[in-house]
Amino acid sequence: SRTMPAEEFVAGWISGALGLILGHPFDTIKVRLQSQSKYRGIFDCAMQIYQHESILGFFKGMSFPIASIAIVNSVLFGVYSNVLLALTSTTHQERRSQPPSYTDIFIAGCIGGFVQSYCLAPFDLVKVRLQNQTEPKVQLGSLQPRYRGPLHCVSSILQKEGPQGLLRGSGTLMLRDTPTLGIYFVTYEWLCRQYTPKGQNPSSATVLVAGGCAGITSWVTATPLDVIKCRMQMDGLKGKVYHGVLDCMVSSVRQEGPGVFFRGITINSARAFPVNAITFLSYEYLLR
Ligand SMILES: CN(C)C(=N)NCCC[C@H](N)C(=O)O
Repeated sequence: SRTMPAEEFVAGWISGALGLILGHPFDTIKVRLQSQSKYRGIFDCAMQIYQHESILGFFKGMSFPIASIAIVNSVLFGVYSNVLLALTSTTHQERRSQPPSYTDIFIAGCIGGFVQSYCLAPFDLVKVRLQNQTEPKVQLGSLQPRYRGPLHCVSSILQKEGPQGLLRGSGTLMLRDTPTLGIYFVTYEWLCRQYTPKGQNPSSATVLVAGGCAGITSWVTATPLDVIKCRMQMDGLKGKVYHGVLDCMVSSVRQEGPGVFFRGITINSARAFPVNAITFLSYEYLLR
């Protein structure tokens, strides 16, 4: 029997880290737009961050995702590839000549998405909490940010909300990622096959476009629950406001209308193309 190929995990790590650095400023703007109502839009948000927090403001909360992207992306690609191996008995190399069915790809993607979401949850929580701190990093006087950095954020959450506090929003994250990761991999494979002669490896251009489109398609479908996840993660701060995902959805729509579900969809898509194009290109390249 084949062992779980380690190179898939390493490929997932390196490719995820490259993509993340490229996309983090977009992600910070998205998180602000989704959980704070004081910005008039993407450009206004970007200008306010730059003016009040300097260029570093765009990279707040990035240290944990860089560390975690190693685990999260390698779990995602590793689990995906190994579930496909279990379903179709073909390794990554053999799949070009014996392409798996889209059903198998969707199932493998959903399982990969489910598993990686629980690895991602604590890191994503810390990222969102740090990204939402609008005080300038070097602030004299009283207006000190609540968290001095990722580790202080973790210890503060553990003290105030207990260990389960680190899993705040993880249920919503799982609901967001499980179906959308199935869509992610199906879109990627479908587009690769459209532009690649049967049995051959896709060209770099095909991988970039297919990966970018897979990123956009999955993030467009993920945005509604992305907004709710972000609000559930910020919930623990000013006392409990929401009593679960449904309550959060209902009260968000009541207060801000159904448009609230599409907060950040533009920036999510703009960010998702390059990030996931790079992710898939380096993943394919490293595996070859
Ligand atoms: C829609 N979702 C949640 C995804 N497509 N997730 C998998 C790719 C995530 C990638 N590191 C990124 O930041 O876009």
